[in-house]
Amino acid sequence: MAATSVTVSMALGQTLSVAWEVQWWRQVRRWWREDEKRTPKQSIHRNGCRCAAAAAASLCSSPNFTTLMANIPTKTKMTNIRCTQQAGSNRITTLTDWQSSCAILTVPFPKHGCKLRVAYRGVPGAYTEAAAGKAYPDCEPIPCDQFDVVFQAVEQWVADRAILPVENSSGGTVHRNYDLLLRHRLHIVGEIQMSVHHCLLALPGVRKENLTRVISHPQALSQCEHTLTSLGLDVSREAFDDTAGAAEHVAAEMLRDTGVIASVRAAELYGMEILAEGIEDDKSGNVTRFVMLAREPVIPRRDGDFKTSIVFAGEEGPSFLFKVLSALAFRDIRVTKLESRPHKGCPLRLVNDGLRFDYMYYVDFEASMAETRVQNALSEIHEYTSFLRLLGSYPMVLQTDPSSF
Ligand SMILES: O=C(O)C(=O)C[C@]1(C(=O)O)C=C[C@@H](O)C=C1
Repeated sequence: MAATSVTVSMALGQTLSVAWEVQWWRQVRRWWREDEKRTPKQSIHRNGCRCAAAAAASLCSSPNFTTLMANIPTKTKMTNIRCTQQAGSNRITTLTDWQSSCAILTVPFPKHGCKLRVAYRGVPGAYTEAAAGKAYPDCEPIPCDQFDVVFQAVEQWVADRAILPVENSSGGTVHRNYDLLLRHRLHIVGEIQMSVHHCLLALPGVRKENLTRVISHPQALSQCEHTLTSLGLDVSREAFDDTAGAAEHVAAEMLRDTGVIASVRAAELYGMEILAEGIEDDKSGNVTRFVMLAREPVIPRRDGDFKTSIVFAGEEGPSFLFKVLSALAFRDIRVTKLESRPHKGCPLRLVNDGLRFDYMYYVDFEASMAETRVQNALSEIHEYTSFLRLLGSYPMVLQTDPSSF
């Protein structure tokens, strides 16, 4: 935490004159304190056997275990750990500190080193794994079972960063991840965009005509919808958790009637054959945008190109959204994305003439929190909203040619 405190005071030093930003940093500090209280540091310490995951990992160094329970003594209590190795897998599912937090983490089988650990949703061969490698070239990608687990992995120091797909140029927004950004306290520290090229895979020897269904991640299915039909595959399409996971499943179950939409790397990893390549509908550039998350925010700079993401809710009086957006527009700040999600907890509001839906609005704009115009815009937005949170102010992607992603 020492390094973190230095970072905070640097940020405060830079911006003490700006009341709103000071408030923001205080809030960040409060969250950190809350996090410290919530998560027993002893069991999630990064180094040595005090780290629950590392302890779990060293417990599991026997190749023959399936499930192992252990009590890890920490300064304040015993941390109960259960490790389960999935049959034939090099991953372990670790139930850390299950009495208090029940965090289910899937971490790779023990590997020690000092690489940046980047949690992603899916299994090796998933596009998000490739995105992790693109964002942090020498990182150790950490596969996780669910998106919630991706967040928990970073919150509990099992990973240093998380990477999440948030939108695709043809498939649209990954809504669930927006909800999770709000539910958890991680900060957006960067974004990348990556061209996604899909393949149709099947078990070796299987032909297109043998397929009665195609399975994949819903985003991948929607990105290839028309091409599948034009390939004569008028078969049922079924959603699977992730593209590479679908390939792993078909290979493990030897499903000769099932095709999969996934990457070339997934084909190699799971021994599948590529029946068709480049099957995404939008051949001019099928691009997915990912955001990177960390426990600490980036200290925004004035120089360079930054993007800022906020989320807010308000009373929705006449022109509520107009007022908020005009606070940005009048300061010449370009809004790049606006997303609305149901206001979880109070999605409906009773007004004179009936029930209204309530929303959380997510806005990305091209400017840095370090700029006075942004701080002023957010002070103004603060007045119009009943809830406002800064999700992050981070360097933005500048590539313009989709083929270069
Ligand atoms: O299933 C995968 O391979 C993923 O990495 C997920 C995901 C997504 O959620 O959008 C990532 C990129 C592609 O757009 C398709 C699927």
